[in-house]
Amino acid sequence: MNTTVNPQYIDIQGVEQTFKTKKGPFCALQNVNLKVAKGEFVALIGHSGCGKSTLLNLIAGLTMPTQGVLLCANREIGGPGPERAVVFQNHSLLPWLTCFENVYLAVERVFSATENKAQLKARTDAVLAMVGLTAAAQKRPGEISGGMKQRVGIARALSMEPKVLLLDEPFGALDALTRAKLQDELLQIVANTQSTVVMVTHDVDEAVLLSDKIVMMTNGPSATIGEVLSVELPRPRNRVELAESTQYLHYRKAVIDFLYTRQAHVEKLTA
Ligand SMILES: Nc1ncnc2c1ncn2[C@@H]1O[C@H](COP(=O)(O)OP(=O)(O)OP(=O)(O)O)[C@@H](O)[C@H]1O
Repeated sequence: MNTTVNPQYIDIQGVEQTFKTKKGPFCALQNVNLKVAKGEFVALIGHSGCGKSTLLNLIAGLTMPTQGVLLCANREIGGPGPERAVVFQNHSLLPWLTCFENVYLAVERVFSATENKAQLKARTDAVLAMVGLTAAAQKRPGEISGGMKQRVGIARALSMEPKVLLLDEPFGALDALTRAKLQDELLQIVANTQSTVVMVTHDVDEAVLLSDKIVMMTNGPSATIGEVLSVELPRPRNRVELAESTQYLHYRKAVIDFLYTRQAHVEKLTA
């Protein structure tokens, strides 16, 4: 991992997000400041409704902050771009297209100006192989499992060779075993591609297993970053070995303390 090149590859400065609602303005995020280094894996964790997706959408450029600025590679994020690919929980595949076609569409959008059809197809095949979906390439989303659909979504995002991978609870809807398998695959893929990743999760173990940094958010409204935990577990990480590691348990406890002790009372009030 190369974290020395640009320690503030994504740079979030004084960001506020206020939504207009029927009841008046609603401040979801306030004074959010965060730096993400190139190649770093960052998890955003916090209670439901604290603003994790709101922050991810801001990095994706899907929404604009009401105050503050977000930079990627020293350039202001002014909208969505292929260098920042998003994977949502509900995978958002086009149901009438095959897995291959779903991915090809993204490949075509990014590379058709510079590459011929054979090259675009080769790219699509390669990325489907990377997520273990070669055999299912000609199937439609309705013919494959939830875990496979999620893999197509990840393949589609990776196919654009994004500098930043933004994952919004990508495994949230999956059973525990499929989830563990995809987490391990993601670890492998990210190690191979050296991508910078920002991932929203509710899952403490997922955050500790995958991340270099865990960004813990306070409860909303006017949520902000409460604490940032650096996870210095060596890579490659093995979930079976980590289950007995005191260092792993220490990180796990730190996140649980934050979520269920320090942020708990506020949640009771808003529940
Ligand atoms: N477009 C919008 N208009 C008004 N309020 C919004 C809008 N989008 C989000 N909110 C509010 O902002 C807050 C943060 O929402 P967000 O979806 O970012 O939370 P979250 O942490 O991702 O939640 P969850 O973990 O449940 O997905 C919530 O109170 C939500 O109701």
